[in-house]
Amino acid sequence: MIELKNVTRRFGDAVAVDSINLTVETGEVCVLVGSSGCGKSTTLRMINQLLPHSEGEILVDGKDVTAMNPEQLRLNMGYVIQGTGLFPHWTVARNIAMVPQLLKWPREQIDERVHELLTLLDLDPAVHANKYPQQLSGGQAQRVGVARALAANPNILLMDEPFGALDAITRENLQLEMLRIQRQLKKTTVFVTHDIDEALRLASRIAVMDRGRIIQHDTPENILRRPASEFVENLVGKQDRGLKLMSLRSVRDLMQAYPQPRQPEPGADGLNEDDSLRVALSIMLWQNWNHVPVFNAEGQETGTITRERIIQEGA
Ligand SMILES: Nc1ncnc2c1ncn2[C@@H]1O[C@H](COP(=O)(O)OP(=O)(O)OP(=O)(O)O)[C@@H](O)[C@H]1O
Repeated sequence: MIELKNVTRRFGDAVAVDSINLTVETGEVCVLVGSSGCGKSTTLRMINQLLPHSEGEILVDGKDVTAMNPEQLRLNMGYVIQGTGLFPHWTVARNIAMVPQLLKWPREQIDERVHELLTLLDLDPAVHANKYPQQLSGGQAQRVGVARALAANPNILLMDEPFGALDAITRENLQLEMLRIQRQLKKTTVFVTHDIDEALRLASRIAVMDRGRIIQHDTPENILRRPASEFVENLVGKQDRGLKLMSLRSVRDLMQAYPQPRQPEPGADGLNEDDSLRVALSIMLWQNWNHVPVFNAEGQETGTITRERIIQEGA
């Protein structure tokens, strides 16, 4: 658990972070969102003490970070930044192995870990381990950045606009990848972005910041349904709030499930249980379907869903 209590950071006379209180529970993803210069990165960098705070208290699992050895503190906190920060003259494998090597893990254990992490991040070790960062695409390099941050199995992950420089499709793929990995690893994560859709997709809870203060800290659903101020309302967008709420829920929530999964007709069209209601509605409108079969990850037909129900209950 990470706790910030009345934390302030000044640069000269300017207050970058203004007496904020924030608790990030173990295993949750807290997304800091807000416009440029509102203090998101400063907040993140105070947690791993790359920047000392001017006032207040920062506790990690109940311990004051200022009382901890900064190297030890950072070894327990993976840190991912935009543009990856990979060493250009080191191979992918060596980049990922950096922290385990500092910790003097045995060679064999390091090799195993590099292999495991590349596989987890959907990069074939045989293809990518010996490449240099400039031989990777932006998305692949960012995956390596995440693998490196996870290498020594830290409890905490700090991510500063990690997908900010990627094109929309690669960005969405990496967000989905992150959700999958997070379901497996359940790291306590603080994630900075200025993209509200990214925040809504990834967060357990979102902290909306404005001019150094946290103005709302709540679940994506509550941020959408009950924005605390006009600033938050404008940030989430008034026009497409209904569709954004539909993005938070999956077909599984509103499908009519069969008592037993069935083998589908060969070539049958339909939706997946994990598709968001927004995607489901879009496909159904496009295909002019009123109801369709739903499939699970194994390809079995597990129920049906109707367009009517999505429209009535989706948001
Ligand atoms: N090293 C520094 N020296 C002086 N001022 C700084 C320094 N770092 C940040 N600031 C100021 O602190 C404020 C908050 O900056 P911060 O980088 O935390 O914002 P941010 O929300 O992460 O913005 P962005 O999304 O643009 O990265 C800004 O006004 C910035 O100019």
